[in-house]
Amino acid sequence: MVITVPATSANLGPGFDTLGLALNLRNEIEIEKAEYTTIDIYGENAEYLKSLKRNYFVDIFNDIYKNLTGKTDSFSFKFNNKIPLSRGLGSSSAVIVAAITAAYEMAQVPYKKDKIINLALQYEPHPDNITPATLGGFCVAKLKKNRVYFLKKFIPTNLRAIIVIPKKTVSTAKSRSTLKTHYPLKDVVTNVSSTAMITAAFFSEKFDILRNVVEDKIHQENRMKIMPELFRVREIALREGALMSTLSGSGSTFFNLAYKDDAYSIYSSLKDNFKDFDVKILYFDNIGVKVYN
Ligand SMILES: Nc1ncnc2c1ncn2[C@@H]1O[C@H](COP(=O)(O)OP(=O)(O)OP(=O)(O)O)[C@@H](O)[C@H]1O
Ligand SMILES: N[C@@H](CCO)C(=O)O
Repeated sequence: MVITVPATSANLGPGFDTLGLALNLRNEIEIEKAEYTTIDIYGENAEYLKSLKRNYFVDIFNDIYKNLTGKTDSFSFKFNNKIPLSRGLGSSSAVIVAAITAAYEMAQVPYKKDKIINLALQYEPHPDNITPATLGGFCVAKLKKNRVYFLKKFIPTNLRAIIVIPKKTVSTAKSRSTLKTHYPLKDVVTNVSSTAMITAAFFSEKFDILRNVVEDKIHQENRMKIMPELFRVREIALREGALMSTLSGSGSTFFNLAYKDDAYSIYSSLKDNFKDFDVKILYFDNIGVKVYN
C-alpha cells in the first residue's frame, strides 16, 4: 500500500488556528506486512529522522492499528519525504494524518475523513493543518468541545503558491509559547474581519480583494522578529503582484498567493533576493491524503 499526504500552510496570516490550505508537495509512504518491522527513510531530513530513537509515524500507526485490531503486527515502512520539518509546512500534521489513515487501511476498518481529522486532533490540538492535510483545498476549521467542524473549498487552477523556505527551523510548540494571551479589542477586530474576508474571497473565488484586506495583529510580527528578513520577503512579493503574503503556520516559511500569470516574476525576484532560501512555485492540492492499494 502507498499513502501520500500533502504539505499545508496554516493561518493564512490572520486566521490563527482556523484557516489552512493544501500544497502539492507530498510525502509518500509505502507500507507492507512483514515478518519484522523495518524502516527506510529517504528525502527531506532523512539523516536526522534516522537518528531519532522513535519514528513519529510508526508510533501513531502502531497505536491506532492495535486499537482497531487488538494485534501487534509487523510492517515494512518506506518513507519518501518531501515536506521539510519544522518550517511551517505542516510536516507533523502530514505524519499524523497519514499514519492514522494507513492504520485504518491496513486494519481494513472502514472510515470517513471526518474520523481521521477528529482522531488527528488528539496528536495536534489545533485543526488548521490537519484539516487540509486530510481533505486538500482551502479549509476553515473550528474546534468546539474537542470536535472539529470544517468546510472545504476547491482552489481554482489559476492560482499558485510561491513559498520561501529558510534553512532555520521553528518548533511550533516553542513558537506558540511566545505569543501573548490577551489582545486589545481593535486587534481582535482586525483579525476577525480579515479572516472573514479571506474566507469569503476563497468561497466566492473573488481573489483581487485579498490585496487590500489581509492584516494580522495576533502572531506574525512577533514570530518574524527572529527572522526579520521575512518582512522583506513580504514587501517584495506584494510589490511583484502577490495577492497575499503571510507566514506559513508558525514559520519559518513564507507563503505567497498569486495568479499563475504573476507567479514566475514573484518567484524570480524572491530567488534573486534570497539566495540562501529555497524558493518554490507550487500548485495547490485539492485531494488531501490519498491511498493506493
Ligand atoms: N516525515 C516525518 N517523519 C517523522 N517525524 C516527523 C516527520 N515530519 C515531522 N516529524 C515530526 O514533527 C516535528 C515537527 O513538527 P512541528 O509542529 O514543529 O513543525 P511543522 O509541523 O513542520 O510546522 P507547522 O505545524 O508550523 O506547519 C519534527 O520534529 C518531528 O518530530
Ligand atoms: N495555527 C498553528 C499552525 C502551526 O501548526 C500556529 O500558528 O501555531
